[in-house]
Amino acid sequence: MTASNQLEGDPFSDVHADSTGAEDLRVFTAESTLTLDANASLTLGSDALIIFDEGFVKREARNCCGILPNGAKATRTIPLFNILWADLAGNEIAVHYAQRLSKNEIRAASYRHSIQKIEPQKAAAWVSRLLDYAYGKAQQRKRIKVLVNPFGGQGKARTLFSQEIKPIFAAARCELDVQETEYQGHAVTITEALDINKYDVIACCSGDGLPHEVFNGLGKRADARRALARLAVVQLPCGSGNAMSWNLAGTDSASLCALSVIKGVKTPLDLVSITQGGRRTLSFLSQSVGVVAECDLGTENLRWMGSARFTWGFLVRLLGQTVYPCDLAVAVELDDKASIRERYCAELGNRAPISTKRGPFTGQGDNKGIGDGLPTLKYGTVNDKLPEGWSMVPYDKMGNFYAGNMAYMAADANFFPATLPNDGCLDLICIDGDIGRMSALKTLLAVEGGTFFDMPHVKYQKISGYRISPKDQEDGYISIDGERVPFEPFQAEVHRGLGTVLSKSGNLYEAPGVA
Ligand SMILES: Nc1ncnc2c1ncn2[C@@H]1O[C@H](COP(=O)(O)OP(=O)(O)OP(=O)(O)O)[C@@H](O)[C@H]1O
Repeated sequence: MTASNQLEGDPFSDVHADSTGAEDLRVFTAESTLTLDANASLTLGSDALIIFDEGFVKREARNCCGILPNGAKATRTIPLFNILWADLAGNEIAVHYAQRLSKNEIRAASYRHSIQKIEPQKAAAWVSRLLDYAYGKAQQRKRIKVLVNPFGGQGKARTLFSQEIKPIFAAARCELDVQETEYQGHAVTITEALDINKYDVIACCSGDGLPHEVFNGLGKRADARRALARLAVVQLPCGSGNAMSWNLAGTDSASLCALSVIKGVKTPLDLVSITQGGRRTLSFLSQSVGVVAECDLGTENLRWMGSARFTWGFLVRLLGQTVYPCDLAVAVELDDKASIRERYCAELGNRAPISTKRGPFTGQGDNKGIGDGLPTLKYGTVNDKLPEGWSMVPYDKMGNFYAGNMAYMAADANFFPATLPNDGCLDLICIDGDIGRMSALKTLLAVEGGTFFDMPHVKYQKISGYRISPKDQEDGYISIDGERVPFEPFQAEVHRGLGTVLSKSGNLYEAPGVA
């Protein structure tokens, strides 16, 4: 099936991710080695490229005034994950790779050698094999629409893009179309009108704000479901909140995330419809009411504290035993931690094709004008009568209502360790506001320590929808993906695998889970 056939057919099929993975092909044979001359060869191992070149020793010797340093070696290995591209030009073979400069930084580098002594066909076949090994299920030469928010974080997005991200994309021969966002909401306008056949990826050089806008821009289109399935949305961390990068790449280093995008495999992502007033929006990360929302949005005056601002706000409210009364109805899918753990473990080795990780979506064009291309809301909107089987239960002592679609909410804040990208569920945490002060303190520390999930007073459920209605408060904070929305009732409904991202594993977040 050609790429264009694929576009006309099932929008949820993906030739790259559903094909046999190259790891199956990584068998060591005679063809694994390309002998360049008497002093140099390239060998494909199961997870690394091994370069043997006597020239390395000679070069090091020259650098050391002719005295051979201890440990000077003629062999170097490059992990296959770090191979960006390889080609033959003129009489040379060039292998481009990501070279580690420090724990948090890589840069594009190249190894070159003459191929005058070997048959060009043999060299070409070996290069093609190297690229198959190096990319596995990941698509090669992705076409990327890059959106740069020049005001994200501390205003460093432009520099990070040109110095750390672009050189890696260029070395991997990605096709780039770069655009800066000019105002708040610009990413919605851009993606709503984008020619989706021209790109494979939308990469946001920003915080979590731009990916939120991109999902919503795609969601506003008449062909929303197709656009959300075709285009992978990724973040290149340039903002103050970079949760998406922590979850999908395990880092907030811009250069390492660029490599993760190049090697990332298409992964369906659950998206959540939020209806509030007459609006329908999409959420990809989290929704919070109570202490987390207030710490996130209500501590602007403490910005000087940096990331400690959140911890400080959290502590003040927990110790003050602040409560945020509300009425709540929830569609619970899994209610006990043992079953939740079981579901997580079952996903560990799941290599099923991505076409099985979406929907089923019921119809479209039936949404009363809001989000016509999106799936129909099976639970209706916040303005409809409650779905059958739901009832609004009063929670007068609610301290923290926190629903997560990804694991990390920030660096070291793995609030939702059992979340999965496409299990069709949000993970919900509810904590009473009047728990003892010592217990509150331990709760906060347990998030960083990775023991939060098992704490007895932490109620953790998997849910497919909910309605929440704050009460007895004149005003307050509701956060959807870190953005403030009106302090009014809202309803949420999960759509399994409606969106698409690129991930390293293809089925899990890069956070310690609950296995
Ligand atoms: N040129 C621009 N001028 C002003 N705002 C913009 C511009 N481009 C994007 N924005 C807005 O900036 C907001 C924040 O974006 P982003 O998430 O990239 O940064 P951040 O630093 O993580 O966010 P925050 O300011 O919430 O901490 C988004 O709402 C986005 O619409």
